[in-house]
Amino acid sequence: MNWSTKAWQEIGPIYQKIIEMPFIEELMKGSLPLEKFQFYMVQDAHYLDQFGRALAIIAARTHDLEDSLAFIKFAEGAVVVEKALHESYFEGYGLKERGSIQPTCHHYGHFLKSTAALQPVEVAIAAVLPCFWIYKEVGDHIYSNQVSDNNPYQKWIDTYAGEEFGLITQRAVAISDRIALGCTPKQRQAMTEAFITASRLEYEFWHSAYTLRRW
Ligand SMILES: Cc1ncc(CN)c(N)n1
Repeated sequence: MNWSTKAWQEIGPIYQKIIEMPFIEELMKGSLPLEKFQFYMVQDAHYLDQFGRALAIIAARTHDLEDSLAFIKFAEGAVVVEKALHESYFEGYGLKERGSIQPTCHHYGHFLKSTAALQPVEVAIAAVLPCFWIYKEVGDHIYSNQVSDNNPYQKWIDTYAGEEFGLITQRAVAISDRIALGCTPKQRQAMTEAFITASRLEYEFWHSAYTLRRW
């Protein structure tokens, strides 16, 4: 079994908790209170800054030039494509102020940046993988279980359930598996632990938006 299949099995219970959480269920129905989505969007703009930087650090640290190029493109995608989604929502809601970073986003962003800078590069790659993969799976889950034709969060759903994000995710999974093949069992275990931690933080990120968790 390849590393990613096993890692995904490990986070099965976390993923199940994510798709059952009120934030995701209400996003799917379109009934998520605007205040919670706005909180999420503001925090996610901060998150994407940090995620993009973590990806750029990984790009500089990978051993293979093709992998480096892939991570440069992932970083660009996080900063340019996903931020465009935010900006369209910011405009739509008339939000001018970006708002300050709150504890869960602060913790997650710093976990990604410190892992990218200080841990072995394979661990850093595993740490950023849930940011692609969980979003892809959640996007697909929502897309195929949608009930409303008039969902105010449709653009968000279409971004993460879309083909382009699917291809990016496949690429990130394939790089992780190839790198894991060249690792020792101990190194693979460290990758899995980073993957699990980031998956837990994905849950916490949505939970903090639902509960509007501030300092
Ligand atoms: C918190 C979080 N995690 C992942 C993604 C998708 N790159 C995101 N936009 N926000």
